[in-house]
Amino acid sequence: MHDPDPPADPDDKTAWRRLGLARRQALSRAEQLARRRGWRSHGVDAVTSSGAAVVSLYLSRGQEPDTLGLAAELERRGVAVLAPVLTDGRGHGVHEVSWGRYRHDRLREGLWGIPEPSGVAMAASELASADVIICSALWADRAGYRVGIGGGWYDRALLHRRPDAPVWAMVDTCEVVAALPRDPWDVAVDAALTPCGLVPLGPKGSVE
Ligand SMILES: Nc1nc2c(c(=O)[nH]1)N(C=O)[C@@H](CNc1ccc(C(=O)N[C@@H](CCC(=O)O)C(=O)O)cc1)CN2
Ligand SMILES: Nc1ncnc2c1ncn2[C@@H]1O[C@H](COP(=O)(O)OP(=O)(O)OP(=O)(O)O)[C@@H](O)[C@H]1O
Repeated sequence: MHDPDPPADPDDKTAWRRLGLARRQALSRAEQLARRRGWRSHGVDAVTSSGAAVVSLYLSRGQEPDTLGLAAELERRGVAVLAPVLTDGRGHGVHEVSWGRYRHDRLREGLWGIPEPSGVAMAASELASADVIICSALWADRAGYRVGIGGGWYDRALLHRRPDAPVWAMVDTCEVVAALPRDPWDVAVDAALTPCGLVPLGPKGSVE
């Protein structure tokens, strides 16, 4: 696979973040739609084949890989969906990682335009009930390391996953690169969920 040119300083997470956001912003409407269709159909297939009864995913905004169609379809199929809750419901941010049960007709706008469940908020430890975890990322590398939006939310959240629950980062195929900068707190994911399907990363990924 041909990697996109890395930032001038490939050890700088912020530069990777800026590059990733700019590349997503530059996508045409047609490219976005094509990717969205792929993510949705492969997302449903991957979750269904995993046999998961409970799935945790982020609720996308703007140019992020779209999870809203996937969440609605999983709900329709009887899969329980957990999504991040960033506010207390009165517009104030919550500091601890917290989760809500996704229902397509019970959403509110949380922080920074991110939709969130409006029902009862659950503690970070609730992630242990998830059989599959789909997290946000701007980039993922072959070893499973990711660069996200930069709050460290998922690095904190993933400490509560069950060790047997696979973690998938939702990115485009061209957002899976050879190597990204790593910090001591970074938690590696098991696969990239791309519009072309699951790409195993880390020890289970193919060695190139
Ligand atoms: N849709 C979505 N939900 C998510 C994430 C995500 O990346 N996308 N997160 C992934 O971890 C967690 C939330 N973390 C986030 C951290 C920062 C920003 C953000 O937009 N920050 C603003 C600046 C905020 C400020 O003014 O302080 C920005 O980057 O412009 C968004 C989500 C959980 N939920
Ligand atoms: N387990 C943790 N406990 C406390 N702080 C943490 C933890 N993990 C990460 N952080 C903090 O979060 C900040 C951002 O981390 P990083 O740059 O790796 O974000 P990211 O993984 O790209 O973003 P995100 O997880 O929000 O998508 C760092 O400054 C770090 O100190």
